[in-house]
Amino acid sequence: MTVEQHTEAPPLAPPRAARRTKHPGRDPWAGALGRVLREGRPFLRARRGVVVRLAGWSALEFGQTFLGGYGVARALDDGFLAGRPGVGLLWLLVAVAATLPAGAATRGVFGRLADLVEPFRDGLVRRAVARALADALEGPGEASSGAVSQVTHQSEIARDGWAGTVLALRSFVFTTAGALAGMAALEPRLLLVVLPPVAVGVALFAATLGPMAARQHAYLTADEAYAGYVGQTASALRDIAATGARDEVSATARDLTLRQARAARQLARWSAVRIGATALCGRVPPVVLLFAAPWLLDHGLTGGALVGALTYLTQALAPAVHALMSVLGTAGGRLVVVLDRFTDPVPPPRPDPVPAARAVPPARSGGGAPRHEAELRGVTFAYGPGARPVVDRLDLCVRRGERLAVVGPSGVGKSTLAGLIAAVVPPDEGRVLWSGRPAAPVEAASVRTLLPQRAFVFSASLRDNLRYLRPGATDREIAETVGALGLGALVDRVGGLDAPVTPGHLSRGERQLVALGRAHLSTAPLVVLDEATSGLDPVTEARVEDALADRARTLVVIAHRPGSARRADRVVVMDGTHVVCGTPAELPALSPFYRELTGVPGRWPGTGNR
Ligand SMILES: Nc1ncnc2c1ncn2[C@@H]1O[C@H](COP(=O)(O)OP(=O)(O)OP(=O)(O)O)[C@@H](O)[C@H]1O
Repeated sequence: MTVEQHTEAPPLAPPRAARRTKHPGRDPWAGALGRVLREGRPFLRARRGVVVRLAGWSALEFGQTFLGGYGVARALDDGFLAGRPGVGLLWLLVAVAATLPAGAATRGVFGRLADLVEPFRDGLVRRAVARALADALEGPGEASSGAVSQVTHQSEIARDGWAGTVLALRSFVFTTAGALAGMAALEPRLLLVVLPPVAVGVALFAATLGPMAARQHAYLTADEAYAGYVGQTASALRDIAATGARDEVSATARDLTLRQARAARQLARWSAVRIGATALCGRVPPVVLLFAAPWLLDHGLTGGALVGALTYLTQALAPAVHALMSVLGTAGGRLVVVLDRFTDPVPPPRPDPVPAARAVPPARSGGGAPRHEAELRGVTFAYGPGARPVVDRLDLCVRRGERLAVVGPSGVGKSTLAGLIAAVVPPDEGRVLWSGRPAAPVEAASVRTLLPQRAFVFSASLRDNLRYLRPGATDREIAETVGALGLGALVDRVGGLDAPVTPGHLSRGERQLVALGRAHLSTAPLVVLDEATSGLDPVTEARVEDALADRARTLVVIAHRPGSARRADRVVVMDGTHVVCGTPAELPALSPFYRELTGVPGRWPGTGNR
């Protein structure tokens, strides 16, 4: 069997949510920050009173910092080093007393913080819910799955990020101001030594903000894509199991998890750079000060002022810088990225149920479309790792519009082959293509109909049973199917198309006729019958096959009687050692097994065809 067409599948395309870039080519930090500031300004303006009260409570931190270092310097210079321990103790008491209002200040700050944080979060949740409702109103099932992540996970990230940023920024501003004011009061030249490493560290830190935001963006996008995919597959578990798409779906989920892990690793790398910047701001200035101490002492710096400056650097500035940078680098970055998503005018689209590259368009003939409805390339399949393959490195083309019969002894693998062609059975090796593209089980209903020997009829009207694969079928189309398949007698017997059908009251052949009627009404261009006519008489079987071949254009029949093979354009013979394919005229010369089979009239003996 020749393989006439090779179409390489495009690489696995990421789900749409993961591909989304709102401003391709732009620094996401700049765009996102601008948008967040624009959105945030009216929020803060409306809460000016809260901001002022917060600043009022925070001013206590300024005094505490200022007096902390200044008190130590004076205690040494005017007290202990000057031989006046009483004065020294007094200044130390002043420094300690400055810390006393800290408890009240913290209480006041957190009280005001709640007034800024809770309305902020409520606003985000309201926005996400409103968007989800708007999406849902667009059409059933259109609600954005990202909205769930926004209402739960992302709004919490935003709230924590916002609270952390406000706390750290406020503390940094008032503590740094207190420390710098204290050093300026002790000896202005101290600032010449201390400020350069702090400035370099801040600059380096600022340089990491853009890449960090981009990595945060990638991480959240991966998180959304994963959440969306899992949400979709959770509601489609039955379909996935029924169509044998489990491996496909778990492969995609694994791919999304790996993408998430990759994004987390990149984020961690940039965090390392940020830690370096933090060290430059917080740890280097005391070291530089100690190096510069001899020069400063020669130029009038007192011993007390030196210790006071070290107190500022180690007890106030370093912790404040560290807190600010770690909060801005983590919670702040996440905040900007999450807010960017909340302010996004375009709702995050749902990830594709299967990778986009695997979407299969309805097969159409002509116009340069592939000539094969289905194709197996080097397909191997075994029921278990140690089992002998039922199908071994098989190449097979099902040409568009042809009628292909499959024959062979019982247990040789005909049903397995039908399952492989219909993508119900995933191959261990090789590929199954539909119209030149990888077969996608989740979207299979629009491409192929597979009917097994055991037909499924449910308790509903005959009309509902018939239009199961095509709910929108019109009365005229149903009437055509009834006529083409000779279902009139059955319709009359059950009391009309709208009469309720009790499956147990139908014979095996009648149930098969109902299932075949469904396949006839379906618009899928490929129909695979796995002994689906075994309960019909030969005349009805021939009529049904002809009607399906006319309607569906491509028909694969696991043959039950010699007639199916004779009517076929080509026949695949599986004899257990070889797979041979040819026209009914060619095959007697090619396959002794086929010769033997067709030499026996009626049902084929030894084939297991019941
Ligand atoms: N789920 C399964 N687990 C393990 N082995 C299986 C399974 N299904 C089928 N087999 C085995 O795989 C082989 C091929 O089975 P398959 O049903 O494809 O053959 P077949 O030609 O369609 O048989 P028949 O004509 O009797 O329906 C058989 O040996 C069968 O016992």
